[in-house]
Amino acid sequence: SFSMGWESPAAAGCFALAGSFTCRLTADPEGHTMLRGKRVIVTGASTGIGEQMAYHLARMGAHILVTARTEAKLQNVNGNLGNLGTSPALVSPAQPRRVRQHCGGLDMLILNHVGASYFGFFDGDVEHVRKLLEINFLSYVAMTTSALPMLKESEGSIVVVSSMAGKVGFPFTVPYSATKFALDGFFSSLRQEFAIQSINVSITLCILGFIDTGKSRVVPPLPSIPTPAPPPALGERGMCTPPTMSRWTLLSQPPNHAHTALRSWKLLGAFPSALSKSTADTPGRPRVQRDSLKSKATRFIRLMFAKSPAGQRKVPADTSKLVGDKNQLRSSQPHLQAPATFSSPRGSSGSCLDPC
Ligand SMILES: NC(=O)C1=CN([C@@H]2O[C@H](COP(=O)(O)OP(=O)(O)OC[C@H]3O[C@@H](n4cnc5c(N)ncnc54)[C@H](OP(=O)(O)O)[C@@H]3O)[C@@H](O)[C@H]2O)C=CC1
Ligand SMILES: CC(C)CCC[C@@H](C)[C@H]1CC[C@H]2[C@@H]3C(=O)C=C4C[C@@H](O)CC[C@]4(C)[C@H]3CC[C@]12C
Repeated sequence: SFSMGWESPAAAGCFALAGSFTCRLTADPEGHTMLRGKRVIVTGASTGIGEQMAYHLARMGAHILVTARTEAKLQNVNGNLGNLGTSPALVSPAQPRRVRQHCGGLDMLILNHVGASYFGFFDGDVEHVRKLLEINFLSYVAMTTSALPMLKESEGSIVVVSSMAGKVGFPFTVPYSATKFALDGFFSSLRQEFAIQSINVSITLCILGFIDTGKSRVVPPLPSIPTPAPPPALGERGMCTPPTMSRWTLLSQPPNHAHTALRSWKLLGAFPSALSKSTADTPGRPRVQRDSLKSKATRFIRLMFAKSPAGQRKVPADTSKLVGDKNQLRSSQPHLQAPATFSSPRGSSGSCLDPC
């Protein structure tokens, strides 16, 4: 059988595996010599980006081992790899032991596979998120762990294919995005540990934008988005109005509430950098009461995230009091003044009338 385990409890650890191990001897048309003769695994290489990476690697003279679930597709890829000058060979099972037996080791692990997800509002399906984490995240962890002894020996590389949706929150890809963020957390931290331990295995996280892979890879039409008027209470009280989603806002994200909270915090003098300024012994500038401001900021942030049963944020009864405090702060500390409009870190702008 072509299905086998990667000594991993993860569902996606079950891969069909095909490989080609014969080094290509012809000249490298693209002038890359770095990967010549290197032993590379590409996961999810039966279609899309993984498949194309395999062809590039073959042209660069690497020994490639491709994995996916569908044997027929892998056979097809293997055939194409053969046409590129590599000798296709099938390997089973895909356990590190077998990889070592076949190739004597491993130089590069390219983790690329992803499970299918949907493009639309989060539908509350927790099982789907769990399954997607298994496929897109936990199997990456398992494969990395299994391959690490070989990669340490070869001082090789781990390549993790991620997405802009793994760096920034976009709407309509909630489960997928969560799995990609998880990869960043795991691999960026692991990279730091490797540095501390002088483990010479590189980790590269690839942040890709949308790529039309030719099949049905066109971004589906966006779900229709209701654009309710902001609850009047929010506007009147001077809170940030909720973002009005429309097609173009996919490209210019409105500031989210976390940013709002952070800005409020800073303005209230509780953010450490602001604090160090505001508590400095500047002649003519009153000292800010560190603790009381900090506790107010904390309370304010808690209120901002408090939800009413209807799912709307509650407007804190004492917002005006907090605004009052801020005004006080303003007059005494001009360097802490907030602009009425601001840019979010991602370059979009939004208006914010109140404690931000
Ligand atoms: N296309 C895009 O616009 C973007 C893609 N990316 C990233 O690029 C990478 C490749 O994406 P793309 O080429 O579009 O993806 P595809 O859907 O075309 O390919 C996914 C691959 O993963 C394999 N796969 C799916 N489920 C499993 C599983 N449970 N276990 C093992 N293999 C599995 C598939 O083969 P099979 O079904 O036979 O198992 C296939 O080979 C992904 O990491 C994706 O997140 C990032 C940004 C944008
Ligand atoms: C500079 C920015 C404004 C660019 C925005 C790019 C946005 C729109 C891009 C960046 C990453 C892209 C998603 C992705 O990584 C992978 C998949 C999985 C596939 O099955 C369906 C499409 C989907 C969800 C892509 C949808 C479009 C995304 C969100």
